[in-house]
Amino acid sequence: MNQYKATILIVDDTPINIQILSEILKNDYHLKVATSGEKAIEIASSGERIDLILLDIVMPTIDGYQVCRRLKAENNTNKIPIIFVTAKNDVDDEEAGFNLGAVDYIIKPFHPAIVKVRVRNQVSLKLKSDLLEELAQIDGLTQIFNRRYLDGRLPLILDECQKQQQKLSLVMIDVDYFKNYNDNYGHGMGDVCLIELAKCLKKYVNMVKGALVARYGGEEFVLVLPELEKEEVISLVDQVIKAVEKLQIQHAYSKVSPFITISAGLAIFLPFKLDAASNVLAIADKALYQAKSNGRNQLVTFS
Ligand SMILES: Nc1nc2c(ncn2[C@@H]2O[C@H](COP(=O)(O)OP(=O)(O)OP(=O)(O)O)[C@@H](O)[C@H]2O)c(=O)[nH]1
Repeated sequence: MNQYKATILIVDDTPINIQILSEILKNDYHLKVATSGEKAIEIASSGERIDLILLDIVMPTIDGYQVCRRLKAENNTNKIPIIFVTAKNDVDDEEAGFNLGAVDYIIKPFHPAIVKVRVRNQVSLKLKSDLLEELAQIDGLTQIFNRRYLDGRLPLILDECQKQQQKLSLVMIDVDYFKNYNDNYGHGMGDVCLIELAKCLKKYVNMVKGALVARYGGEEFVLVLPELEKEEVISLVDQVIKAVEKLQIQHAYSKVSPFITISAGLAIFLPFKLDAASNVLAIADKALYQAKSNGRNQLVTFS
Protein backbone atom coordinates (compact mmCIF):
# COMPACT_ATOMS: atom_id res chain seq x y z
CA MET A 1 0.00 0.00 0.00
CA ASN A 2 1.17 3.53 -0.81
CA GLN A 3 1.48 5.25 2.55
CA TYR A 4 1.13 9.03 2.63
CA LYS A 5 4.35 10.64 3.82
CA ALA A 6 3.60 13.76 5.86
CA THR A 7 5.55 17.01 5.42
CA ILE A 8 7.17 18.74 8.38
CA LEU A 9 8.52 22.27 8.41
CA ILE A 10 11.48 22.75 10.77
CA VAL A 11 12.05 26.36 11.80
CA ASP A 12 15.24 27.30 13.63
CA ASP A 13 17.84 30.04 13.16
CA THR A 14 20.62 27.68 14.28
CA PRO A 15 21.67 25.29 11.47
CA ILE A 16 22.96 22.61 13.87
CA ASN A 17 19.49 22.29 15.46
CA ILE A 18 17.92 21.86 12.02
CA GLN A 19 20.54 19.24 11.24
CA ILE A 20 19.86 17.26 14.41
CA LEU A 21 16.06 17.30 13.93
CA SER A 22 16.47 16.41 10.24
CA GLU A 23 18.58 13.38 11.15
CA ILE A 24 15.90 12.19 13.59
CA LEU A 25 12.97 12.65 11.18
CA LYS A 26 14.31 12.33 7.65
CA ASN A 27 13.42 8.67 7.15
CA ASP A 28 9.77 9.06 8.05
CA TYR A 29 8.77 12.47 6.68
CA HIS A 30 9.29 14.97 3.89
CA LEU A 31 11.19 17.84 5.48
CA LYS A 32 11.24 21.54 4.74
CA VAL A 33 13.38 24.02 6.62
CA ALA A 34 13.29 27.72 7.41
CA THR A 35 16.00 29.65 9.24
CA SER A 36 13.81 32.64 10.11
CA GLY A 37 10.26 33.41 11.19
CA GLU A 38 9.60 35.33 7.96
CA LYS A 39 10.65 32.39 5.82
CA ALA A 40 8.52 30.02 7.93
CA ILE A 41 5.41 32.16 7.37
CA GLU A 42 6.18 32.38 3.64
CA ILE A 43 6.47 28.58 3.29
CA ALA A 44 3.42 27.83 5.45
CA SER A 45 1.30 30.34 3.48
CA SER A 46 2.47 29.20 0.05
CA GLY A 47 -0.39 26.71 -0.33
CA GLU A 48 1.94 23.72 -0.22
CA ARG A 49 0.71 21.12 2.22
CA ILE A 50 2.47 21.25 5.59
CA ASP A 51 1.34 18.72 8.22
CA LEU A 52 3.34 19.93 11.21
CA ILE A 53 5.67 22.78 12.16
CA LEU A 54 8.54 22.39 14.62
CA LEU A 55 9.12 25.95 15.73
CA ASP A 56 12.03 27.44 17.61
CA ILE A 57 11.04 30.27 19.96
CA VAL A 58 14.12 32.49 20.24
CA MET A 59 14.90 33.86 16.77
CA PRO A 60 15.92 37.35 15.58
CA THR A 61 13.29 39.77 14.14
CA ILE A 62 10.17 37.58 14.38
CA ASP A 63 10.30 35.10 17.27
CA GLY A 64 8.47 31.77 17.40
CA TYR A 65 5.59 33.18 19.47
CA GLN A 66 4.89 35.80 16.80
CA VAL A 67 5.16 33.26 14.02
CA CYS A 68 2.64 31.06 15.85
CA ARG A 69 0.28 34.00 16.45
CA ARG A 70 0.37 34.99 12.78
CA LEU A 71 -0.14 31.47 11.46
CA LYS A 72 -3.08 30.90 13.82
CA ALA A 73 -4.68 34.17 12.64
CA GLU A 74 -4.87 33.12 8.98
CA ASN A 75 -7.53 30.80 7.55
CA ASN A 76 -5.11 28.97 5.27
CA THR A 77 -2.53 28.23 8.00
CA ASN A 78 -4.45 28.03 11.28
CA LYS A 79 -5.00 24.27 11.03
CA ILE A 80 -1.29 23.40 10.82
CA PRO A 81 -0.26 22.00 14.21
CA ILE A 82 2.75 23.66 15.80
CA ILE A 83 5.18 22.13 18.28
CA PHE A 84 7.49 24.60 19.97
CA VAL A 85 11.06 23.32 20.16
CA THR A 86 13.04 25.37 22.63
CA ALA A 87 15.66 25.63 25.33
CA LYS A 88 13.20 27.73 27.36
CA ASN A 89 12.18 25.28 30.05
CA ASP A 90 10.29 27.66 32.28
CA VAL A 91 6.67 26.60 32.99
CA ASP A 92 5.42 30.10 32.12
CA ASP A 93 7.07 29.93 28.70
CA GLU A 94 5.52 26.53 28.11
CA GLU A 95 2.09 27.81 29.15
CA ALA A 96 2.50 30.85 26.86
CA GLY A 97 3.22 28.49 23.95
CA PHE A 98 0.11 26.40 24.59
CA ASN A 99 -2.02 29.52 25.00
CA LEU A 100 -0.97 30.66 21.53
CA GLY A 101 -2.35 27.44 20.08
CA ALA A 102 0.69 25.14 20.01
CA VAL A 103 -0.11 21.44 20.38
CA ASP A 104 3.08 20.41 22.15
CA TYR A 105 6.35 21.69 23.55
CA ILE A 106 9.73 19.94 23.18
CA ILE A 107 12.62 21.11 25.33
CA LYS A 108 16.21 21.07 24.04
CA PRO A 109 18.53 19.19 24.25
CA PHE A 110 16.64 16.65 22.14
CA HIS A 111 15.98 13.06 23.11
CA PRO A 112 15.58 11.52 19.64
CA ALA A 113 13.13 8.80 20.69
CA ILE A 114 10.88 11.30 22.49
CA VAL A 115 10.98 13.74 19.54
CA LYS A 116 9.97 10.90 17.21
CA VAL A 117 7.02 9.83 19.35
CA ARG A 118 5.73 13.35 19.93
CA VAL A 119 5.98 14.17 16.23
CA ARG A 120 4.32 10.88 15.26
CA ASN A 121 1.40 11.53 17.65
CA GLN A 122 0.71 14.99 16.28
CA VAL A 123 1.07 13.96 12.64
CA SER A 124 -1.32 11.09 13.19
CA LEU A 125 -3.92 13.42 14.77
CA LYS A 126 -3.50 15.92 11.91
CA LEU A 127 -4.04 13.27 9.23
CA LYS A 128 -7.14 11.96 11.01
CA SER A 129 -8.65 15.43 11.35
CA ASP A 130 -7.90 16.18 7.66
CA LEU A 131 -9.67 12.98 6.68
CA LEU A 132 -12.69 13.80 8.84
CA GLU A 133 -12.91 17.26 7.35
CA GLU A 134 -12.75 15.84 3.85
CA LEU A 135 -15.45 13.26 4.57
CA ALA A 136 -17.71 15.92 6.07
CA GLN A 137 -17.69 17.77 2.73
CA ILE A 138 -18.54 14.81 0.51
CA ASP A 139 -21.98 13.39 -0.25
CA GLY A 140 -21.95 9.72 0.78
CA LEU A 141 -24.04 8.50 -2.17
CA THR A 142 -22.62 10.38 -5.15
CA GLN A 143 -19.13 11.20 -3.84
CA ILE A 144 -19.38 14.81 -5.02
CA PHE A 145 -19.41 17.83 -2.68
CA ASN A 146 -22.41 18.08 -0.38
CA ARG A 147 -24.57 21.05 0.57
CA ARG A 148 -22.50 21.71 3.69
CA TYR A 149 -19.45 22.27 1.48
CA LEU A 150 -21.37 24.47 -0.95
CA ASP A 151 -22.78 26.58 1.87
CA GLY A 152 -19.26 27.19 3.19
CA ARG A 153 -17.61 27.71 -0.18
CA LEU A 154 -20.16 29.82 -2.05
CA PRO A 155 -19.73 33.03 0.02
CA LEU A 156 -15.94 32.80 -0.56
CA ILE A 157 -16.47 32.35 -4.32
CA LEU A 158 -18.85 35.34 -4.36
CA ASP A 159 -16.22 37.45 -2.55
CA GLU A 160 -13.53 36.36 -4.99
CA CYS A 161 -15.71 37.13 -8.04
CA GLN A 162 -16.44 40.57 -6.63
CA LYS A 163 -12.76 41.21 -5.95
CA GLN A 164 -11.68 40.03 -9.41
CA GLN A 165 -14.70 41.70 -11.07
CA GLN A 166 -15.75 38.42 -12.66
CA LYS A 167 -19.15 37.10 -13.65
CA LEU A 168 -20.62 34.16 -11.77
CA SER A 169 -23.11 31.62 -13.05
CA LEU A 170 -25.15 29.33 -10.84
CA VAL A 171 -27.15 26.41 -12.13
CA MET A 172 -29.80 24.63 -10.09
CA ILE A 173 -30.59 21.19 -11.53
CA ASP A 174 -33.45 18.84 -10.69
CA VAL A 175 -34.26 15.38 -12.05
CA ASP A 176 -37.58 15.20 -13.92
CA TYR A 177 -40.32 12.91 -12.62
CA PHE A 178 -37.94 11.30 -10.20
CA LYS A 179 -40.68 10.34 -7.77
CA ASN A 180 -42.25 8.25 -10.56
CA TYR A 181 -38.83 6.70 -11.19
CA ASN A 182 -38.40 5.71 -7.55
CA ASP A 183 -41.96 4.51 -7.22
CA ASN A 184 -41.66 2.23 -10.25
CA TYR A 185 -38.02 1.13 -10.36
CA GLY A 186 -37.31 1.20 -6.63
CA HIS A 187 -35.19 3.43 -4.41
CA GLY A 188 -32.05 1.37 -5.09
CA MET A 189 -32.27 2.03 -8.83
CA GLY A 190 -33.01 5.67 -7.97
CA ASP A 191 -29.73 5.80 -6.06
CA VAL A 192 -27.82 4.30 -8.99
CA CYS A 193 -29.38 6.90 -11.26
CA LEU A 194 -28.25 9.77 -8.95
CA ILE A 195 -24.71 8.35 -8.95
CA GLU A 196 -24.63 8.27 -12.77
CA LEU A 197 -26.00 11.81 -12.99
CA ALA A 198 -23.38 13.11 -10.55
CA LYS A 199 -20.61 11.49 -12.62
CA CYS A 200 -21.95 13.11 -15.79
CA LEU A 201 -22.22 16.56 -14.16
CA LYS A 202 -18.73 16.24 -12.74
CA LYS A 203 -17.31 15.42 -16.16
CA TYR A 204 -18.61 18.73 -17.55
CA VAL A 205 -17.71 20.79 -14.50
CA ASN A 206 -14.14 19.48 -14.62
CA MET A 207 -13.78 21.18 -18.01
CA VAL A 208 -14.19 24.62 -16.41
CA LYS A 209 -11.48 26.18 -14.26
CA GLY A 210 -12.68 27.02 -10.75
CA ALA A 211 -16.09 25.36 -11.26
CA LEU A 212 -17.75 23.00 -8.82
CA VAL A 213 -20.73 20.67 -8.60
CA ALA A 214 -22.53 19.80 -5.38
CA ARG A 215 -25.50 17.67 -4.45
CA TYR A 216 -27.82 20.25 -2.97
CA GLY A 217 -30.53 17.93 -1.70
CA GLY A 218 -32.32 14.69 -2.67
CA GLU A 219 -32.41 14.94 -6.49
CA GLU A 220 -31.12 18.51 -6.78
CA PHE A 221 -27.64 19.52 -7.86
CA VAL A 222 -25.92 22.90 -8.09
CA LEU A 223 -23.20 23.93 -10.53
CA VAL A 224 -21.07 26.98 -9.74
CA LEU A 225 -19.35 28.33 -12.84
CA PRO A 226 -17.19 31.44 -12.41
CA GLU A 227 -15.85 33.64 -15.22
CA LEU A 228 -17.80 32.19 -18.18
CA GLU A 229 -19.55 34.47 -20.67
CA LYS A 230 -23.32 34.11 -21.07
CA GLU A 231 -23.10 32.25 -24.41
CA GLU A 232 -20.45 29.87 -23.05
CA VAL A 233 -22.41 28.95 -19.95
CA ILE A 234 -25.69 28.49 -21.85
CA SER A 235 -23.93 26.25 -24.36
CA LEU A 236 -22.34 24.22 -21.54
CA VAL A 237 -25.59 23.68 -19.64
CA ASP A 238 -27.38 22.75 -22.89
CA GLN A 239 -24.69 20.14 -23.49
CA VAL A 240 -25.14 18.81 -19.95
CA ILE A 241 -28.91 18.46 -20.42
CA LYS A 242 -28.39 16.58 -23.70
CA ALA A 243 -25.63 14.42 -22.19
CA VAL A 244 -27.94 13.32 -19.36
CA GLU A 245 -30.64 12.19 -21.80
CA LYS A 246 -27.93 10.43 -23.82
CA LEU A 247 -27.05 8.33 -20.77
CA GLN A 248 -30.28 6.54 -21.78
CA ILE A 249 -31.32 5.62 -18.27
CA GLN A 250 -34.73 4.09 -19.02
CA HIS A 251 -37.65 6.02 -17.50
CA ALA A 252 -40.93 4.68 -18.88
CA TYR A 253 -42.87 6.77 -16.36
CA SER A 254 -41.56 10.18 -17.41
CA LYS A 255 -43.87 12.39 -19.44
CA VAL A 256 -41.05 14.11 -21.39
CA SER A 257 -38.73 11.34 -22.59
CA PRO A 258 -38.28 7.56 -22.47
CA PHE A 259 -35.08 8.32 -20.52
CA ILE A 260 -34.08 10.21 -17.36
CA THR A 261 -33.86 13.96 -18.02
CA ILE A 262 -33.08 17.05 -15.99
CA SER A 263 -34.37 20.60 -15.81
CA ALA A 264 -31.95 23.46 -15.13
CA GLY A 265 -32.29 27.01 -13.89
CA LEU A 266 -29.35 29.25 -14.72
CA ALA A 267 -28.72 32.59 -13.06
CA ILE A 268 -25.86 34.76 -14.36
CA PHE A 269 -24.59 37.55 -12.15
CA LEU A 270 -22.38 40.51 -12.98
CA PRO A 271 -19.86 41.37 -10.24
CA PHE A 272 -21.70 44.53 -9.19
CA LYS A 273 -24.96 42.57 -8.91
CA LEU A 274 -23.61 39.78 -6.69
CA ASP A 275 -25.75 39.21 -3.64
CA ALA A 276 -25.67 36.93 -0.58
CA ALA A 277 -25.25 33.21 -1.31
CA SER A 278 -28.82 32.37 -0.30
CA ASN A 279 -30.20 35.04 -2.67
CA VAL A 280 -28.18 33.96 -5.71
CA LEU A 281 -29.31 30.37 -5.11
CA ALA A 282 -32.92 31.51 -4.76
CA ILE A 283 -32.74 33.22 -8.18
CA ALA A 284 -31.33 30.07 -9.82
CA ASP A 285 -34.12 28.13 -8.10
CA LYS A 286 -36.75 30.46 -9.59
CA ALA A 287 -35.28 29.84 -13.04
CA LEU A 288 -35.46 26.09 -12.35
CA TYR A 289 -39.11 26.41 -11.34
CA GLN A 290 -39.73 28.15 -14.66
CA ALA A 291 -37.95 25.33 -16.55
CA LYS A 292 -40.21 22.80 -14.81
CA SER A 293 -43.33 24.85 -15.64
CA ASN A 294 -42.26 25.21 -19.28
CA GLY A 295 -42.29 21.43 -19.72
CA ARG A 296 -39.00 20.10 -18.16
CA ASN A 297 -35.89 18.68 -19.90
CA GLN A 298 -34.75 22.23 -20.62
CA LEU A 299 -32.82 25.26 -19.43
CA VAL A 300 -34.24 28.61 -18.34
CA THR A 301 -31.79 31.48 -17.92
CA PHE A 302 -32.16 34.60 -15.75
CA SER A 303 -29.50 37.24 -16.32
N1 LIG B 1 -33.44 7.01 -4.74
C1 LIG B 1 -33.40 8.17 -4.12
N2 LIG B 1 -34.43 9.01 -4.22
C2 LIG B 1 -34.35 10.20 -3.60
C3 LIG B 1 -33.24 10.58 -2.85
N3 LIG B 1 -33.46 11.82 -2.36
C4 LIG B 1 -34.68 12.20 -2.78
N4 LIG B 1 -35.23 11.23 -3.56
C5 LIG B 1 -36.55 11.17 -4.19
O1 LIG B 1 -36.69 12.18 -5.16
C6 LIG B 1 -38.09 12.32 -5.42
C7 LIG B 1 -38.40 13.79 -5.66
O2 LIG B 1 -39.71 13.88 -6.04
P1 LIG B 1 -40.44 15.24 -6.35
O3 LIG B 1 -39.85 16.36 -5.54
O4 LIG B 1 -41.92 14.99 -6.20
O5 LIG B 1 -40.07 15.60 -7.80
P2 LIG B 1 -40.26 14.84 -9.19
O6 LIG B 1 -41.06 13.59 -9.08
O7 LIG B 1 -38.88 14.69 -9.76
O8 LIG B 1 -41.11 15.88 -10.04
P3 LIG B 1 -40.59 17.11 -10.85
O9 LIG B 1 -39.37 17.65 -10.14
O10 LIG B 1 -41.73 18.08 -10.81
O11 LIG B 1 -40.28 16.66 -12.23
C8 LIG B 1 -38.83 11.73 -4.23
O12 LIG B 1 -39.44 10.51 -4.62
C9 LIG B 1 -37.70 11.43 -3.24
O13 LIG B 1 -37.95 10.27 -2.46
C10 LIG B 1 -32.16 9.66 -2.75
O14 LIG B 1 -31.12 9.90 -2.10
N5 LIG B 1 -32.27 8.47 -3.41
